[in-house]
Amino acid sequence: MEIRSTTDQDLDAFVATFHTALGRFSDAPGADGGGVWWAATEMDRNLLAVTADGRPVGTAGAYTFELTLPGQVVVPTSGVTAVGVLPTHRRQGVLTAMMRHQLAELRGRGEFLSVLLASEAGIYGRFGYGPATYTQRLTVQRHQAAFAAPRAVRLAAGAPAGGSVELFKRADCGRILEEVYDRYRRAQPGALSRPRRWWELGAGQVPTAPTARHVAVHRGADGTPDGYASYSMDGDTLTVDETIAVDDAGYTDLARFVLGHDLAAQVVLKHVPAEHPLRWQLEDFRAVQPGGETDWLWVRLLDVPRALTSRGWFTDGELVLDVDDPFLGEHHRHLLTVRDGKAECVPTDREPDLSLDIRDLGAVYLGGTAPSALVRAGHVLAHRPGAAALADALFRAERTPHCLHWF
Ligand SMILES: CC(=O)SCCNC(=O)CCNC(=O)[C@H](O)C(C)(C)COP(=O)(O)OP(=O)(O)OC[C@H]1O[C@@H](n2cnc3c(N)ncnc32)[C@H](O)[C@@H]1OP(=O)(O)O
Repeated sequence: MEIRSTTDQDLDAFVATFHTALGRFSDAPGADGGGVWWAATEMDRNLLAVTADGRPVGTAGAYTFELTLPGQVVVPTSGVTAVGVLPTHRRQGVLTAMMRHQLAELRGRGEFLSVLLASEAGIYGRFGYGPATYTQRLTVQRHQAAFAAPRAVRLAAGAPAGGSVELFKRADCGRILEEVYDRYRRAQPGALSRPRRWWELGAGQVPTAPTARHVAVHRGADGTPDGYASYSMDGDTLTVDETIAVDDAGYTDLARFVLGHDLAAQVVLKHVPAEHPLRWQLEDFRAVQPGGETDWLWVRLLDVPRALTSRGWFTDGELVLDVDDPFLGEHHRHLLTVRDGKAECVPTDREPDLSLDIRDLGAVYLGGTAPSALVRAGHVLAHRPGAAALADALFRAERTPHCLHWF
């Protein structure tokens, strides 16, 4: 078996092999009313596993993205996608060979981390990926959804300047959505870029895909669009695909808008980060029912010192991390020193504070998984009292990392 790079000529074989791995047929792009998923595929970045007689049996792809790290640091990353092995060739090491090939290629591009969305949680830990962001939906019973008067307004000198909401059809506001998304994702740890071609091609899921939707666009006091909620109504349920805003005031205005929609008995807000403030904003704390919590973005570090010195930090401190990377056969001990928001990371032979697997470092890297949870789970070893609490404080981001891009 050989792992080889693909070109545009391989598109049909790549798509057919991947769909067979999923047990599906290759639908025409967009036939399900969703996005033109294949249109955004980067055939110069994909891999095919082929047998000695040239038959494709496995696929793995990569998208070229940017990822926002804690501290609003935007870095290049690869979004691993379209991973599949034919049912006839499973559990013979095809995926393992593709992952090895791909990680070497990503390092060759000079990237220090890669990301993916996992179809099943049991697949990618062995290759060094850990779940780093989480998502959930909020279901709100509209008749219970009265907003409480914000108590901080009473404490502040003056009320904040108001924004406004304007309604569009999805087909008429693609450019606005693209611009708002781009502003939002640069400030949101864990968010991925949505490259221009995704919007141009209508790739992915709504709202990059121009599926019929109403879109409430929020404008700040100066009239600049700074948030949106893309939604549709089915029976008496109003479902919001994405609510994003560059600040909390915009988000609150959009939440008020969708929760104020006549004829909706319940409003479902999809893709909301954990620790979202909405339930605190309503008179009835129990009007918001969180559900469907799941892992979303998985992170794999390829260069630990570069990864740790690239992100922003919010608490000073020092930790010795003993990091094991069994898949790549590497083991390093690093002294991480954080001062004034910046980290240094150098080799050390000091006694470690924490010993951990590379997958667990990927899980905690964006600040969405507490290191102490992995200590309590028996996966990270804390060598002294207080090490886990210090790691919790250090790795925390300025806000809960969140990714809502599907790829
Ligand atoms: C980012 C994305 O694209 S997510 C989409 C992932 N793709 C799919 O879910 C499509 C359907 N599934 C498949 O095509 C295949 O089963 C794959 C790609 C998940 C695995 O491919 P394989 O070639 O069978 O994997 P490979 O033989 O290299 O297995 C390596 C190890 O992972 C384990 N493993 C593989 N798949 C799974 C799984 N779904 N759940 C748990 N363990 C798994 C194997 O048991 C093996 O373990 P071992 O080393 O202890 O023996």
